[in-house]
Amino acid sequence: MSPRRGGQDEESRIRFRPNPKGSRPRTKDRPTHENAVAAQVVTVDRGRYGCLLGGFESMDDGGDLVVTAMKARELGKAGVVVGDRVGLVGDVSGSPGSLARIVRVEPRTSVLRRSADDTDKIERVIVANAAQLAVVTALADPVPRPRMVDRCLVAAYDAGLDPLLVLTKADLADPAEFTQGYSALEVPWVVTRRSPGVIEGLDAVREQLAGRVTVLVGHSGVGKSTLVNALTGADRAIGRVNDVTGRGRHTSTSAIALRLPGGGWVVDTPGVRSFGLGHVDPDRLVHAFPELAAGTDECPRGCGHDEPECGLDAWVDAGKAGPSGRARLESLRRLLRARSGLPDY
Ligand SMILES: Nc1nc2c(ncn2[C@@H]2O[C@H](COP(=O)(O)OP(=O)(O)OP(=O)(O)O)[C@@H](O)[C@H]2O)c(=O)[nH]1
Ligand SMILES: [Zn+2]
Repeated sequence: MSPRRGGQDEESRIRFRPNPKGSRPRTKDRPTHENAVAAQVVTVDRGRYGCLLGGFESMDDGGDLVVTAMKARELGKAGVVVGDRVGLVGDVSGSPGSLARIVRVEPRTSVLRRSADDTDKIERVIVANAAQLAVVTALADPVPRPRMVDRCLVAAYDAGLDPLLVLTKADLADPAEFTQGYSALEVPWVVTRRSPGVIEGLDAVREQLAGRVTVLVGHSGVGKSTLVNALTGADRAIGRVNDVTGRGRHTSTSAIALRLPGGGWVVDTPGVRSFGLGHVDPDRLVHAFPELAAGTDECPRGCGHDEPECGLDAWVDAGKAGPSGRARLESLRRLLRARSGLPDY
């Protein structure tokens, strides 16, 4: 079975988009590789993609074959990231040393992106097809960083992912102080704590993650690895990938999808400490602060929300954005300033 390579024919397909009215959509109705095998990307490491045959759902049914693949040349510069649903051709046996080819990337239901920094408009997709973004924050050691949390919430909003706060180390500090800051926002949160030998609160976390694909982000030291290990137990998918590629998990700084024993997946993002938001439009940024966005009706036309006439000050002072309104407005303004390269004072 030798799969057809993209040549003249492939180019003409591309050139025919968009289709003239009434004609059949050529690219949709005639896939390049009818026999491509469906899979979903669970790891990306230096041009090698670990692809779970059948996709995340198949593994919930007990399948677990991860095949190593590379991008077929015909995909060009198209990015392939963890979570992408792909079509594979070639050797999909998954036997040691085998290498399949990714010939197709299916349309994504969601894309989590970041910019290199806040002034950079070029976005990079980190994870595709996730449903939820869990922001892992320690309540102490290291001290919580609400602005970092706000950044993650903006990224979640921008990606269309449901946010979830996972507050760790509740054995060291009371969660109430932190959660108050987000009460007006209605972001769901769960709390974990360590008591000798065990992490408590995992059932509540599992409940929030069950049956969904959740991206986990968190600053260094917050206990994200502890959490991932406790939730996933043995890294089944990873074990298979390592058999094939001979590369260990710790060599990778890119995202990695891990199956949850009760169903659902978590995507760990070891290389992602925070989100550069340069690609996010300022207007969208404001709307990621829902309790403040409602107050922008009070603003003069074209308000940049960081000037003396901005109506949000009165909105916050009137208590309409909850007890943490002022702090959240300051956080929003810092993000707006950071985007325009102004000092983050
Ligand atoms: N007191 C307390 N310590 C915890 C808890 N969870 C994790 N830790 C400790 O916090 C430290 C950091 O945990 P990690 O899981 O390595 O944190 P991480 O977020 O993965 O950090 P990086 O490895 O730097 O990315 C370790 O010493 C853990 O044992 C908790 O609930 N309570
Ligand atoms: Zn304003």
